[in-house]
Amino acid sequence: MTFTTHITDVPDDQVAITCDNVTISYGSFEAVKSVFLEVPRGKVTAFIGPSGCGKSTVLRCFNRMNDLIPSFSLKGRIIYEGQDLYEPKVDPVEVRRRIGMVFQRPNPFPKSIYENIAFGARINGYSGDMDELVERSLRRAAVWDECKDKLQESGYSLSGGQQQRLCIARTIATQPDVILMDEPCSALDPISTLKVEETMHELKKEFTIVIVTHNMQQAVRVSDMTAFYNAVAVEGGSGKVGYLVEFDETANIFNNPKQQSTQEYVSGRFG
Ligand SMILES: Nc1ncnc2c1ncn2[C@@H]1O[C@H](COP(=O)(O)OP(=O)(O)OP(=O)(O)O)[C@@H](O)[C@H]1O
Repeated sequence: MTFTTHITDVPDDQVAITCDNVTISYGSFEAVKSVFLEVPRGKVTAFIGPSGCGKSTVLRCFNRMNDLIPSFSLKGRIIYEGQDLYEPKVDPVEVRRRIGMVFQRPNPFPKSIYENIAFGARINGYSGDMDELVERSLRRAAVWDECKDKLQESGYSLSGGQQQRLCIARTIATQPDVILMDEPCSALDPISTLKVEETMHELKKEFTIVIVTHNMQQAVRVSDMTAFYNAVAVEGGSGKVGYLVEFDETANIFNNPKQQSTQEYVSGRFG
């Protein structure tokens, strides 16, 4: 099995995050191998592929979320703003402020709606008008109308879809540059899903978004670029190793992919 190179022709100043020959392991198990990828700035990039091919693993590396897993190790470089994010001098807390994350299940803090936004901003040293920041963040996440009359109520008083938009608002409030979303709609009903997707269309005017999704229609609806990952059995090994098969504009991935396995996956023949 050879792993090919997938650098696109995105001009340097339009690249948000670069994976330069990234291989990620958990202990001796190589989960995903030799990823070359340039995530374009100000666009939505979707990661698709069958279960276990390493989509979340790569996504979580972009803000050093995998650091919390003791067996995790990474070879190669992940470059953001000209900086290798895994160099020893880099502060992971600052990385996570610049590159925020929204998780699969809405996870508001056990605090009021207001404090869900204010708490992180305060910790990050925000010294401006907090009321204004709370309103602006909730508006940008398209959940202000549902929250404005109950800001002091618990975040848990909201529906699942509203909670997820509250979590998006909380992420925005720390003024990141990139927002990572790991299957953000998988726990939501179809209407809430559409609302989160609409929110993403607004957010990409200001942020770079990378989303892992199992829902191919969602990738088509929300993303500009799509990366298709797959996993193959390793000769002599026990598990499967994930790799990036193809990265291109979403329309090309779904209508005119270069690789046969991409064609088979997007047409529902496996995965
Ligand atoms: N913390 C961990 N420790 C050990 N192995 C892990 C860990 N997290 C993921 N893996 C393994 O790494 C591989 C890639 O997992 P990952 O969750 O990144 O895939 P995925 O494509 O996002 O899958 P899914 O679509 O099911 O979420 C899998 O074989 C998985 O079992």
